[in-house]
Amino acid sequence: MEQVARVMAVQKNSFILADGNMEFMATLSGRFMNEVQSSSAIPAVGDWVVANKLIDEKKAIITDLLPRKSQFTRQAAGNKTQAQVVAANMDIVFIVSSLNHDMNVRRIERYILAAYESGAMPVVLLTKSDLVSQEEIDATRSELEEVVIGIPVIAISCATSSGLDQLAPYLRPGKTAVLLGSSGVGKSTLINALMEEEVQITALIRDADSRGRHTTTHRELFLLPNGALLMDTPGMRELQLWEGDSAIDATFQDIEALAGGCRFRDCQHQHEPGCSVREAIDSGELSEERLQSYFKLQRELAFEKRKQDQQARIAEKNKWKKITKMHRR
Ligand SMILES: Nc1nc2c(ncn2[C@@H]2O[C@H](COP(=O)(O)OP(=O)(O)OP(=O)(O)O)[C@@H](O)[C@H]2O)c(=O)[nH]1
Ligand SMILES: [Zn+2]
Repeated sequence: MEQVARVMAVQKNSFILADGNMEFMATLSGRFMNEVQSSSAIPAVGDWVVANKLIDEKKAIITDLLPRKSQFTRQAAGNKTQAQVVAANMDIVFIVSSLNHDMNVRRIERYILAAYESGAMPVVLLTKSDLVSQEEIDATRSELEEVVIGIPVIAISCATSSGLDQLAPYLRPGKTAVLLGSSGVGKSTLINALMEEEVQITALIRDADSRGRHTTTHRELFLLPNGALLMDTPGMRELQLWEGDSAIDATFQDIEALAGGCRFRDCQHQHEPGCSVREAIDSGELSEERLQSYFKLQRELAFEKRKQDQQARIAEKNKWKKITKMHRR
């Protein structure tokens, strides 16, 4: 029986799928065998897939991958230019940072860029508000001001439940949110707090040797009591930039807007006369650090793009080699 199901977790070649309240194990059909294990054509957590469940079989077979509306990719290990998807179909990206440690504004800026790049909406969560004073929260907020243009910033505490109610607009039934943040900022604690109690899913997951044992398997996509989904994938911790000129525009709206006022259209904002960006730096409206991270990201993206272009050229060359060979035969 063919059905559409959501990937809840991935473990090597084994997938945990959910269809409504029913969970089951699945493996990939032969159709995926030509794909490199690390390519974006392989299903990831959050993906919608078509699975074939045979009545007598313990496992389902994944026969197709449905198009993604958003995705987080990282560069696959060993292959510098191939993108591997680590999370798919998220609506919201929670960028999580804890209030009791020095905040890295530049890192949050990068997370925001990655979120826009993925196609999802970023929301910044400042955790452990119970450990700091209101003044400290306000100070952190103003430190962030420059990088969170148009992005909600919510202070929460899982110890006191303070602020958790403000997450409601982003955790709606059927919507998927993903947690992005360094180790120890409180991601697992937040999931536990939102789960309230263990959600009872009719889970019948059996080992390959199946003696009908119920085994608890780790989840990466959690179904909250209200029907929203929350994702916490290990792959999200190794994120790198992939592509995204438009993401840069969205993240650095302030600089892009200033650049519109530069005298020269191709102004590099270095020493050109009539440069609005430099003027904003001089007046203190824009910080030098923010401009430098804008330059840095642009350089990285340019580098990434050159690498991909080169890869594409090689692929094109190989394709023509093959075609010529076929013609000779
Ligand atoms: N006081 C306080 N402590 C918290 C809060 N949230 C989390 N913690 C503590 O912070 C520590 C780290 O929390 P985790 O939830 O494990 O952090 P994580 O982001 O999941 O970390 P990794 O799994 O390593 O990525 C734990 O000791 C938590 O008890 C909070 O709101 N207030
Ligand atoms: Zn300029």
